[in-house]
Amino acid sequence: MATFVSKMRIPVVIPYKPINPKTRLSCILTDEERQNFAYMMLRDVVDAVKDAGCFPLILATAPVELDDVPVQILEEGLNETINGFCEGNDDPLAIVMADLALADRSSIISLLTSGGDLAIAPGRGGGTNAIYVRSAKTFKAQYYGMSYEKHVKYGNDNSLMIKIIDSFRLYCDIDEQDDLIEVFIHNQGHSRDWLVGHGFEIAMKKSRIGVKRPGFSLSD
Ligand SMILES: Nc1nc2c(ncn2[C@@H]2O[C@H](COP(=O)(O)OP(=O)(O)OP(=O)(O)O)[C@@H](O)[C@H]2O)c(=O)[nH]1
Ligand SMILES: C[C@H](OP(=O)(O)O)C(=O)O
Repeated sequence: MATFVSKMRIPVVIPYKPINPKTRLSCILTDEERQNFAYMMLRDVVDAVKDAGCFPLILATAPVELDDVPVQILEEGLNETINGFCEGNDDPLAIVMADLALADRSSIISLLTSGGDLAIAPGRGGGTNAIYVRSAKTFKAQYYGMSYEKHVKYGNDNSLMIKIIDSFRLYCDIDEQDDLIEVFIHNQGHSRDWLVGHGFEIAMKKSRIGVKRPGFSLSD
C-alpha cells in the first residue's frame, strides 16, 4: 500500500506555528517547552507521513528546520495559508496538522486511499485534523470553531464525494493537558520520549488516568 501511495506522489502539507504554539498547554509547560514539545509532535507527524511513502511539506509561520523536509514560510493565518497553497493546483493534496502525535503510517494511508474527492478526519470537539482533496483547487479551508461541520458542508455544497475517516490516531490532536495521556499510551516516538524526559508521569485522577509532572511549577 505504501508503494501505491508513493506512486501517487501526494504531497502532505503540515501547517505549523513554531512561535507561541500550544497555548492551551500553558498550565503545564513553560513557553520554551511548548515550542519544544510542538516540534517533537511535528517530528512524529513527519515520520508518519514519510513512513506512508508520502512527501511532507511544512507550511510554517516562521523559519523551522527538520532534516530534509521542505519548509515554506507563510506568515498569514491558517486558512489563508492553505487556500493560497491550494489555489490553481489541480493535483491531490493532503493537509495534516502538526499536533497529531499519534498519527502513523496506516492512518495516513487510510486518509489518502478513501476513494473520496474529499476525505475528512474529524478532531476532538468539532475540529478538522486531516484532510485529503483529490483536486486541491476545489478546496477552501475553513479551520477554527466547528471546522469539521464547515468542511463537510463545503464538500456537500460543491457536490464532492465525501469520506469521513474513522481513525482514532487522526482524531486525537494534542491540545490540552488531558490529551497528554494519549501520547503516553499510544505514541512511541519523539513526543512521548520528550514528556518522559521532562518529568511527566501517568497519574490516577479520580476515576480516570491522566498525567502529572511532580515538582513542576510555572515559576521554575
Ligand atoms: N501555517 C500555520 N499553521 C498554524 C497556524 N495556526 C495554527 N497552525 C497549526 O495548525 C495546527 C492546529 O492548530 P492548533 O491546534 O490551534 O495549534 P496552536 O495554535 O499551536 O495551539 P493553541 O495555541 O492551543 O490554539 C497546528 O499544527 C498548528 O501548528 C497559522 O496561523 N499558520
Ligand atoms: C485548527 C483547529 O484546530 P483545533 O483548535 O480544533 O485543535 C481546527 O481543527 O479547526
